[in-house]
Amino acid sequence: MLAAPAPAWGGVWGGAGAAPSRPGRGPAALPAVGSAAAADWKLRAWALARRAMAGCAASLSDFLFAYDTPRIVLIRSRKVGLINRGVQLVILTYVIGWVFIWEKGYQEIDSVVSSTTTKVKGVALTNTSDLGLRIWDVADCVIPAQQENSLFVMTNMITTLDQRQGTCAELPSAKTECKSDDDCPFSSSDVHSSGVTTGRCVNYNAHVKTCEVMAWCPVENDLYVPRPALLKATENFTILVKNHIWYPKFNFTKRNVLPNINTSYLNSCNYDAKTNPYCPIFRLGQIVESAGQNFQQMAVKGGIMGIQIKWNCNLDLAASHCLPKYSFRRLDNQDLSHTVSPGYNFRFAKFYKDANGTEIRTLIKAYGIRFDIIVFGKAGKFDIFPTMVNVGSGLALFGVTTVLCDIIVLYFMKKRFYYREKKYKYVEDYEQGLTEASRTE
Ligand SMILES: Nc1ncnc2c1ncn2[C@@H]1O[C@H](COP(=O)(O)OP(=O)(O)OP(=O)(O)O)[C@@H](O)[C@H]1O
Repeated sequence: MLAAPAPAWGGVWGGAGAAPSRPGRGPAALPAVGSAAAADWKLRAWALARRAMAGCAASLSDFLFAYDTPRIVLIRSRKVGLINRGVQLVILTYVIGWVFIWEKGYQEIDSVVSSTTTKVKGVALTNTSDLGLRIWDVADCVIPAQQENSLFVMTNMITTLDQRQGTCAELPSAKTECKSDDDCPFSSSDVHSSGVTTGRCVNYNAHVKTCEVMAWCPVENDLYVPRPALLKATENFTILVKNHIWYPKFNFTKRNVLPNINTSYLNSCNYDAKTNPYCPIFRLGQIVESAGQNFQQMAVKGGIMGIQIKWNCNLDLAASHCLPKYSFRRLDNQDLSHTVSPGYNFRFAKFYKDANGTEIRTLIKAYGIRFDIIVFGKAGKFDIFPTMVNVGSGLALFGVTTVLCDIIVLYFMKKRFYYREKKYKYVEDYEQGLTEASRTE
C-alpha cells in the first residue's frame, strides 16, 4: 500500500473527498496544475479511493462467501433447564387454557341478528280535579302503540283540556309579565312562546298581568309537575318481549319464548332472575328495581331504561343450551351533581270538534319511561380452519421460549461470557483451516 506523504501545511484531511483546511487561515488554495503539490493531492485521493474500494470488496466477500448456521448447545444447568420448562409451561397454559378452552379458539364465530316485538298490559286509575275518575289502559299509556326495539310508557302528565284557537294571556315569566300595553310588542314570538303577541296586556289571574297571545287557548301551565306521578300504577304493568334471533353463518334460529313454555305458563309467569329467568314477561317496576333505581321517583320526570338480552351460544352443544340472559340498566344520565333537564318528556295532542264544528284539542305533556331493547351475543361452532390457525400460532409461540432463554443465558446470567463462548464458534473455510492448522504445527 502506498504511504501518503504528510501534507505540506500540516492540515487535517476531513475524510475522503473533503477539502483540506488550514486552521485559522481560511480554506486552502488549490495547488497549481502540474506543481508538486498537485501531484501529492492526486496520490492521496487515489490512495483513499483504493482503501474505500477494498473495504467494500471485503464486506461483499463476507456477505457472499460466509454462511452462518444455528448451532445446538445443550446447557446442562438446572437453573437454565427450569427457566426453559417454566416458560414452556406458561405458553402451554396460555394456548390450551386461554386460547382453546376459554376463548374457544377451535370455533367459528358469528354475531346475532335479531328482531323484537313488545306488548304491554295493565290498567291504571287516576282521580284528578281536571279529569275526575279516569281509567288509563295500554292504548292510553303506550305512545306510539309500536316502535322498533323500543316502547314508551307514560307515567306522568300535564293535561290542558279544551284548547281552541283564540287569544289569551301568556304564561307568566320575566319576559311576558306586563303592566300596560306599552310593555307588550305587537306580533312577536320566540321558541319559548305559546303564540304570537297581540300587543295587549291582559289579566292572567287576579294578581298577575301578562302579554296577550294568539295561541291554542288556554295556554299550558307546566310549572308544576304532579308528584307522585299520576300514573304511578304503571309500576305493575307488564311487557311481553318477543325476541327472534338468527345466526346466519350457522343458519340457526331461536326465540326467547322457549319451546318448553306453554300458554298457561306465559299467561301467569313474571320474569325473576332466580325463579323464572326464562319468562319473557317483565313487570315495569321490577325492571327499574333490577337496575338499582326507584320506579316512583323515575316515573315523575321519566327516563330511559335498557332491557339487554344476551344470546351467547355454544352451538357444539344441543340447541336447548342456547338461552337468553336478561339484564337491565338505566340508560339516561343519573349524575346527581348535574340535575339540569332530567328525565324524558314530549307533547302530543288529541284533536276533536265541538257541537258547533269548532276544532278543539287536549294537549298532553307526557313524562314516561322509554324501554330500549338491546340484543347482542355471539355463537360459536367447531370449524377446522380456526382450529388449525390457532394450533399453528400456538406452536409458533413456543419459539419464544428459545429467544427468551437465550436472552437470559447470554445477557443476564453470571456465566454469560462462558455460555457465549460455547454458543458461538467461528470457523474458517475448510482448505484455509487446514493450512492454518499445518502452519501452527
Ligand atoms: N304484557 C303482557 N303481560 C302478560 N301477559 C301477556 C302480555 N302480553 C301478552 N300476554 C299473554 O301472552 C300470551 C301471548 O300473547 P300474544 O300477544 O302472542 O297473544 P294474544 O292472544 O294476541 O294476546 P292478547 O289478546 O291477550 O293481547 C297471551 O296469552 C297474552 O295474554
